Amino acid sequence: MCVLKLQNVSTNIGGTTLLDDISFTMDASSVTALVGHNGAGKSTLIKTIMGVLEKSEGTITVNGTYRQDESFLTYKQQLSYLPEEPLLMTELTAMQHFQLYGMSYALDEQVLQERIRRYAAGFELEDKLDDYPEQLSKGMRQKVQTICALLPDTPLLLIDEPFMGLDIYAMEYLEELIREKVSEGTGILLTTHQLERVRGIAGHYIMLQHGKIEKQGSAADFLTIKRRTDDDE
Ligand SMILES: Nc1ncnc2c1ncn2[C@@H]1O[C@H](COP(=O)(O)OP(=O)(O)OP(=O)(O)O)[C@@H](O)[C@H]1O
Repeated sequence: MCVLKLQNVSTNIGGTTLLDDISFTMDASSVTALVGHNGAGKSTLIKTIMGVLEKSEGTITVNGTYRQDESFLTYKQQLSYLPEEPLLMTELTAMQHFQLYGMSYALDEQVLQERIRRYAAGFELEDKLDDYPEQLSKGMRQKVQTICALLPDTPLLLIDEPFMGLDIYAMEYLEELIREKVSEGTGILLTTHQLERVRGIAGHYIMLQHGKIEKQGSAADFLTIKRRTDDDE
């Protein structure tokens, strides 16, 4: 099952081409890592798929049938997004953020409460649920945003720099949750600079350079080539 398909997608902002003719597909139950130097276009690609940035050309299809151009709301219901920087609302507590996500994705109340309890325990946030973002540390805000993105059961999960700002325990717990999501059928597209950390999770990689796909293929091949190149330097 194809969970994400991009065909000839380009994104221009203010006359500058940020993404140029991007095409690739992703299967359900798989993880693809988007890699590349700072400014290569990784976040721009994630935001274009999310619809935060408007593409100028091409088509994006999620879960086989949902085209971004056709029914944007139904399309959006198919994906969940973890941004690079937390986008929390100052007037809502951590718990209220979780409830908002639960409602937006029409999650069953009992399932929602069980997931909140489990994820909050795993990320050591149990005593922070009634806190507002300004009362939380940066890493705790990142954990709240991470839980929000993991609560819904969407076919596609987009994660921009999943491990940024998390302590080692939280990174390991997130890795476990990513594996769990994949085993349940979710397709995950993530951006990363931490190749070693995604070694055990990502099956495929896409390398971007100046907004274009430079290379793509199996992550095992890519990481072997990368290590060899690093050793030669
Ligand atoms: N809203 C915007 N308006 C204009 N240019 C933008 C905008 N967002 C990103 N860019 C430009 O697009 C290019 C790609 O940026 P992007 O954030 O996608 O890179 P990235 O690969 O995610 O980098 P990093 O590894 O540093 O996070 C950069 O040259 C950046 O300056």
